[in-house]
Amino acid sequence: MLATVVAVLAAIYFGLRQLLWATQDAREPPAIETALPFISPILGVLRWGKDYTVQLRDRTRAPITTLRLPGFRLYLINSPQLVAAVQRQTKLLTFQAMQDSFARLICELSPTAIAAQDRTTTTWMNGTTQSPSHIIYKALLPGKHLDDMNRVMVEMLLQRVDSLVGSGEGYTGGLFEWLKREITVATTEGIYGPGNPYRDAKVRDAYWTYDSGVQFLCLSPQLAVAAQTARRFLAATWCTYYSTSQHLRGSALIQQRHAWLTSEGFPAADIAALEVGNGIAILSNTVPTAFWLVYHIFSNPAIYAACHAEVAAHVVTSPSSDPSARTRTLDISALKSACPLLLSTLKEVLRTYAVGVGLRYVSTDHLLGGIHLLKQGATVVMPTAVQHSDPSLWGADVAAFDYTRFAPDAETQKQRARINPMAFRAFGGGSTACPGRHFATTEVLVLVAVLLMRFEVRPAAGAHKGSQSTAWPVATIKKARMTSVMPGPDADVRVAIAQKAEDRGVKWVWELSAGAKGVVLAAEDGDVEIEGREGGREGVI
Ligand code: HEM
Repeated sequence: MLATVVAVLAAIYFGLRQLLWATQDAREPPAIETALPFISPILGVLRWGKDYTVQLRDRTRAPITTLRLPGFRLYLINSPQLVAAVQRQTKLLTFQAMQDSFARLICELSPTAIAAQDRTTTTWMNGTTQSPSHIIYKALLPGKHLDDMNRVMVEMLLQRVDSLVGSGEGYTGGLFEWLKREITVATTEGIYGPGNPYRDAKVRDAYWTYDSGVQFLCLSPQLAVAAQTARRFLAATWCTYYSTSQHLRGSALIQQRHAWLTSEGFPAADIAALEVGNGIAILSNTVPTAFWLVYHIFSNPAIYAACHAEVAAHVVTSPSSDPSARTRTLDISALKSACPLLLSTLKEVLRTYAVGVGLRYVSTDHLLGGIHLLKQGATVVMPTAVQHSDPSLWGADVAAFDYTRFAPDAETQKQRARINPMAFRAFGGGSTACPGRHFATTEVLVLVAVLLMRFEVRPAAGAHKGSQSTAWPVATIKKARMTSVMPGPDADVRVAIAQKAEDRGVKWVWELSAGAKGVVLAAEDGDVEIEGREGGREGVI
């Protein structure tokens, strides 16, 4: 009996090996040898999650490899030069097709909407127009529309934080929970305007239930019951929002998005369904980014002192001996243009925690860099963590959290080391680099600046789960989901946020200069033109 089982297993093993090598073209990137061909990669993803691609990079040390799964071939890119080569091929290696498929998995679209998606993507692939994403999201690029959104978002954020002062008691509870609530409300107010459905706690709760079930919706929608229920409730909410024309009171972004989808024949119910999925882009990464920035600044006295000094240097205080008549003014644009250590801490947070993967669908056979054959139907995978953990790109201290890494040298004021722009991928890159990066970073920086200037943020009793310690706990991301781009902490951290004594009675004015230049957050924000790009520029970080 045992001999039969062993013989069957051996036959399966050799059969799978044979199949793999018979279907692997010698010009394709080398296939990664795994214990059980096709099967081990599935087990590897399940067991190691976000760390799996880093382990494979360390094992192979190849610039690009092929990972074979049942019915799929993934090309894993490790070299930044090949990341750049992939990004130059905006149509042959397309992100739009991946996005369309993802939207179908998580938004439950009708056949009419799927046909409209196919038609608009094909028109772009075969023509000279901008991609659907570029048309829909251009209001997020630096300019008047973004300024308008920023103003509404910042105003709401300040109002929400001010309520801590109004209540006189501050806040004690989970830091992540608090940020989730405040950032959700402020972000969505900037986008959706006064009819913003996320003002309602029921809508916020439903969104976060949906968000936490996205990976199950992708794997098995029938089993993702809670996420499906939340999704349907949210879709109905968005139907009401649009049918009562609330979007006409919202940002240019939401108006342009609605107008384009309507003009392309997307039914009203599908536009509402797509708005549910849109929450993932606009909310899911900003909240964890804010969490890690607050956590690192407030738990480390050196980082706190450096960032506090930088922000304080830009606050103008009106002269008055009476504290209740004192006004402090801060131009928010200084946070991006004149606080290099604060900005560097933000980028280091993004470098340390970003675990997303840049995906591209191979729409036709292509020789990448003239060497590596990428076969039609395969998926190109560019894991952020692979680039962000490479010592040859970042130096021997790659694993350390160095808040000065992206700032100029304190003495010489020169950039410490030239960082390969392809190495920093928290916002993706190429023509699909996150269009929301300027909006998100403004929000996170303003939030942190307000906390730095006006509040104490301390760990509260119970900051460590199950302990009464009031020291900052070590927060981790071991449980990060496969679909995460910026994961939140495995366990929330209990904090007490209280107004500083010196802030009592002070009136604050937060100014936002119009047309403030976007800061360099991705390779696209520099000044060297990339050949074949649909706009955007490449430069140093
Ligand atoms: C810190 C917060 C954020 C992070 C880390 C982040 C990160 C990313 C990443 C990694 C991508 C994929 C890019 C690629 O593969 O090339 C992406 C795409 C995208 N993000 Fe963000 N994002 C953030 C906030 C936002 C916000 C606030 C918005 C909207 C207001 C937004 C809108 C989008 C959209 C629409 C796309 C798809 C782009 C396309 O279709 O070409 N993101 N983001």
